[in-house]
Amino acid sequence: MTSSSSHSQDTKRLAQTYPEGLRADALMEEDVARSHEIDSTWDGEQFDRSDRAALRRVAGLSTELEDVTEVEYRQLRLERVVLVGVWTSGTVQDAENSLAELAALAETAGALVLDGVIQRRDKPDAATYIGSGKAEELRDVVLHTGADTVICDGELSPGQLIHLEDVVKVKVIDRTALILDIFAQHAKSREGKAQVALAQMQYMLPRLRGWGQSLSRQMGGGKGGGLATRGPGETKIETDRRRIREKMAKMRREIAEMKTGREIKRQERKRHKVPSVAIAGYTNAGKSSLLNRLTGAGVLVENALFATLDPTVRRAETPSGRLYTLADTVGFVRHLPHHLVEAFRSTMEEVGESDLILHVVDGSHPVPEEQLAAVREVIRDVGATDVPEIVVVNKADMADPLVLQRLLRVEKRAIAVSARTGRNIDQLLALIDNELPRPSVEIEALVPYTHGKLVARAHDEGEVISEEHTAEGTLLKVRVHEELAAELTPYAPTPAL
Ligand SMILES: Nc1nc2c(ncn2[C@@H]2O[C@H](COP(=O)(O)OP(=O)(O)OP(=O)(O)O)[C@@H](O)[C@H]2O)c(=O)[nH]1
Ligand SMILES: [Mg+2]
Repeated sequence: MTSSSSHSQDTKRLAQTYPEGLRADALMEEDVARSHEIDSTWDGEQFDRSDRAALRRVAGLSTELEDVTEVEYRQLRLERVVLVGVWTSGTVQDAENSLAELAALAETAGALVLDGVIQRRDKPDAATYIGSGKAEELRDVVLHTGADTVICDGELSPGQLIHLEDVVKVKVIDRTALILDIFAQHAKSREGKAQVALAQMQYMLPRLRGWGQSLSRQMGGGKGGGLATRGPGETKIETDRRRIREKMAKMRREIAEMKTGREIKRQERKRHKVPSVAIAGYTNAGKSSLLNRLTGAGVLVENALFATLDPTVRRAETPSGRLYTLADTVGFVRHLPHHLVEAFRSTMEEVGESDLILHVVDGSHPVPEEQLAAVREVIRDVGATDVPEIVVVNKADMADPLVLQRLLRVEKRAIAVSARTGRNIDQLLALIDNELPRPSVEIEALVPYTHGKLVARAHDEGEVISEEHTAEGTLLKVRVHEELAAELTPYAPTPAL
């Protein structure tokens, strides 16, 4: 093989990384075409896993590129991977846990992890992330294992990505791109997809230069392009940038509109004074499983990270019969790329406005404290520190009892449960009942039988202290929220003379 032909192969390979953009674009077109009702509670597609795995043809961002089916693209991009981390601080165990998490993320994205290497350095190398000597060694690992992709455990600068690619001669992606890829595979709602697409474009924009160069090399120096939309004197890369910026602006507008729709729904829930509980926690902690356990709802549960990206809201009832809403949320992960925090702020806002947070943590993890801390950082970020929190230590069935003890000692309001076996779920339900805000007004009312609806609402939305069926109607002694109290007041029995 001559060096020039191997070079052109590499070039081609690099060019294939570009579908990041294709994908963002394709997702967007799809969104525009879709006309689902804007509804944050809509989760009708949580079940179609086969659909998610199925072949879907994605249209290109630029018509100059060959279309790549998603499956081909996936095989090209994330088939056989080698992981690389730079260990700058903490213990070797910390570094290994971090790489293990990266491996789990890579597998979630559909990759086969062949090997993982950690490099001890004071700080990542400015040029190649791991340093040029190590990069050569990494090249050997890549050759030896037959990997086609290297995934770095961090966020690399566009320059670092290019330099490292030049040495290892296969695609190099970073943790951010990996998380974005998983998000793109899993987002289901219109809003979720739009947010991911926007984050992908944002991530891609500054990185276009490197990939764009490879791209124009592949296309013969960009001479034969003849793209109709290209302005005078505009290079391919400039055209791409401009188009992406335009799309991003459009996308932001769309997201803002969707947000209004969700806001209205939320206000409605607020108005009805139904207390809301948000299930938050690290990815794969078992949030969706817990939601299922607590409500018997059929929400997708998968042993994969980020199985849930769209908020799912269910109605539930406390043991004492009070109604509340229970919302499943997207999982958190350490070092969540900043613009993803932004992109998913909307789901997290929901957490901030809830009356109670069930903070689920995986008790079978070696250091659940780290996950707790990472999630709390985000909770702080969205200003949700005032919301009461119950720490739900899940997977108690396979957790180390010592770890459970340790957690329960440190956390004030905590309970160890198993969503799988149902252990302690009753106690958790009682705890929720206890922690939900209590309706504030105590009132007596004699409700005529013609107004049975009011009685039913008192049961659902308030706490019935006593109930008596008299000749004139139902005599209620209840504790309810102000709005319902106002409706009951006309029926308050007149004091006996
Ligand atoms: N052993 C055991 N496994 C559990 C328990 N709860 C959940 N799991 C498993 O943990 C995995 C993740 O569960 P999910 O409910 O999807 O977790 P999640 O927090 O919603 O995850 P994301 O939506 O991906 O962030 C699944 O394989 C579950 O079967 C439990 O109590 N015990
Ligand atoms: Mg989930």
